[in-house]
Amino acid sequence: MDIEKYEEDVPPTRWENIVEFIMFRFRWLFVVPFLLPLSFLFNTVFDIRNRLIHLVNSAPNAHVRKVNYIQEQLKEWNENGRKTKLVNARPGWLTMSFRFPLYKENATKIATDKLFDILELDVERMIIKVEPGVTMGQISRYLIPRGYTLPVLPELDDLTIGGLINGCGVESGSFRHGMFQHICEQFEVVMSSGELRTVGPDPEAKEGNSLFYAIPWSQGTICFLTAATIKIIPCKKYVKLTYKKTSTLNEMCQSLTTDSDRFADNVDFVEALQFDKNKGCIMLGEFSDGPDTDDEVINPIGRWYKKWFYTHVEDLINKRQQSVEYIPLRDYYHRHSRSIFWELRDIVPFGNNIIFRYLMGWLCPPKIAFLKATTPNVLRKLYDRSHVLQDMLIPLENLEECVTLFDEEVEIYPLWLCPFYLKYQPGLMRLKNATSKMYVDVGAYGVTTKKGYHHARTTRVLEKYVISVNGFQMTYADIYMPKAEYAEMFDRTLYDWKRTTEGCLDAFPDIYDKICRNNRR
Ligand SMILES: Cc1cc2nc3c(=O)[nH]c(=O)nc-3n(C[C@H](O)[C@H](O)[C@H](O)COP(=O)(O)OP(=O)(O)OC[C@H]3O[C@@H](n4cnc5c(N)ncnc54)[C@H](O)[C@@H]3O)c2cc1C
Ligand SMILES: NC(=O)C1=CN([C@@H]2O[C@H](COP(=O)(O)OP(=O)(O)OC[C@H]3O[C@@H](n4cnc5c(N)ncnc54)[C@H](OP(=O)(O)O)[C@@H]3O)[C@@H](O)[C@H]2O)C=CC1
Ligand SMILES: CC(C)=CCC[C@@H](C)[C@H]1CC[C@@]2(C)C3=C(CC[C@]12C)[C@@]1(C)CC[C@H](O)C(C)(C)[C@@H]1CC3
Repeated sequence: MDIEKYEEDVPPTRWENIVEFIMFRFRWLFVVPFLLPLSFLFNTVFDIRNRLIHLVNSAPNAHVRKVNYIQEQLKEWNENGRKTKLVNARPGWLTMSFRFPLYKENATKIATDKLFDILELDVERMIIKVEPGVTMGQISRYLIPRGYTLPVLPELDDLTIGGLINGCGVESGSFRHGMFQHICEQFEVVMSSGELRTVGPDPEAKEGNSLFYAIPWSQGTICFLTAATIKIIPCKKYVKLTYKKTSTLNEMCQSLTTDSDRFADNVDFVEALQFDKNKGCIMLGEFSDGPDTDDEVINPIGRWYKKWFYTHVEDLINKRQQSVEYIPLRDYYHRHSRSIFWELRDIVPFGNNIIFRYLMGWLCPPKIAFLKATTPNVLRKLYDRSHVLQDMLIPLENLEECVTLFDEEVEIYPLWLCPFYLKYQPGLMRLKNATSKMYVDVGAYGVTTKKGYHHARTTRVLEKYVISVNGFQMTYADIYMPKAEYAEMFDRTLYDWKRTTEGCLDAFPDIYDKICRNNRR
């Protein structure tokens, strides 16, 4: 990436500043009357459609047809001399990232986007088999009423299985179960030759296991995922959530380290929010059947009239050092969906107002894809200049210096802190010192007013720091590091070997060409 180019960014004219300001402040005039009802309608129709499909059990047969179609597409591409690169057909505006992919423009688009159904639930083997387009919202709505859940269920409703496997996923169950890739048992994939394969970590599986380890984080540059078999665990109706205030950064880091004990009996979820340089809150959750006494509170935080979750947490710690609440499980999982973490405060500034919540809250949140598709270019420029979206995955022992660096460079709060257990495994995320250990995702989302902030230069400072502590940067975010540095952060050994031996080099773009800032608009 040519950083020099960004150093010369022309500052906006006064007129541009005024237009940007108006667009930013008054975006709600379009979002509230148009996007909210449209999102609600879309979600309702899609939910009814899913229930019908499940009722008639047509998904497994349709799956075979849809996979055959993908194989035919690939056969035709092979017969035509493998002239173009292959990508997934899912359009850019639907994906959970700020950018639109430019690499899809002249590529052959393979129809994995038609695969969005749940195929099988097997409670004896404790697995669920799903197509890659199935979303987290769909899975939680299906599994929880049946008494099961995914050990790691990332919170935004529209995240897909395909994206979480070929990209990555973490969530508050990750301190015990690892990342999303670590709860997967098997992948059904189609290679560029059109061959259908099932791969898993099991040495007795029909095919070799190395492909299984090469797929996570590969961004769809080795093969097309057509189904995934994922572990499930039994769940209970509520999460007993303990909110613990921390008053210094050091206290946060010490307590989070102690609390992220993956062998603890009574903790199933760990997450923290840092509200400023000093004040933070650690939330420890435990599956529960509900309150034991009448004094204990049930708080259905997912209801339309409830306060946005992160504001509720801040209010609680301003009042008390420690509190406990019982939260319905599905409300807990999607606790950050209604406010899109803290992004909705910029889009609908009065969205958390009590009158708005009671009157219109049931239409919220707007669908991220619809917001993305309708973001005007003027606003994109403003976001480019001052909006930060980064998730840095670093060893938990480095948390204090990392938060200090984020404070010096971007100063965005709340910061999302989510510990996760990183297993030593082959693949792109292979640990350099061969020892599994506790990592933490430090997520910064929002507009910064920090003096000296520059999207490229500041991100480079953060990236260099993350590499220096053997960390990883989430690839949905803007990545400015050069290819060589990418190879330092991620272990490409298995990835390159698989791409060479599986005939991927002429078929798919290189992973770096999919994630680097130049190839995303
Ligand atoms: C799972 C896997 C399978 C591979 N299979 C082959 C192969 O069949 N032929 C080939 O030429 N190269 C294969 N490679 C690539 C090659 O082993 C690596 O690119 C290179 O040797 C990495 O060396 P290392 O010392 O860094 O890895 P190591 O630290 O030696 O290995 C990393 C991890 O991969 C496992 N592993 C390494 N090699 C294999 C293997 N052959 N089969 C199963 N597990 C293995 C190890 O047990 C360890 O868990 C495989 C790599 C992996 C990770
Ligand atoms: N809590 C969390 O962990 C969160 C994670 N995220 C990030 O968001 C992303 C997921 O968003 P989502 O919109 O679901 O996914 P995307 O459509 O953005 O897909 C992400 C990558 O996976 C590839 N991919 C998707 N499906 C398949 C498939 N069936 N076969 C092969 N490759 C595939 C895509 O390839 P192609 O480029 O060809 O389309 C793309 O490179 C992840 O990268 C994740 O890290 C975001 C928010 C929260
Ligand atoms: C690992 C974790 C928890 C990651 C959370 C990432 C979210 C906060 C990101 C993913 C998609 C994301 C980049 C997005 C946006 C905000 C931050 C999001 C939701 C928004 C809604 C900001 C406003 C923009 O105009 C636009 C609509 C384009 C984007 C869309 C994607």
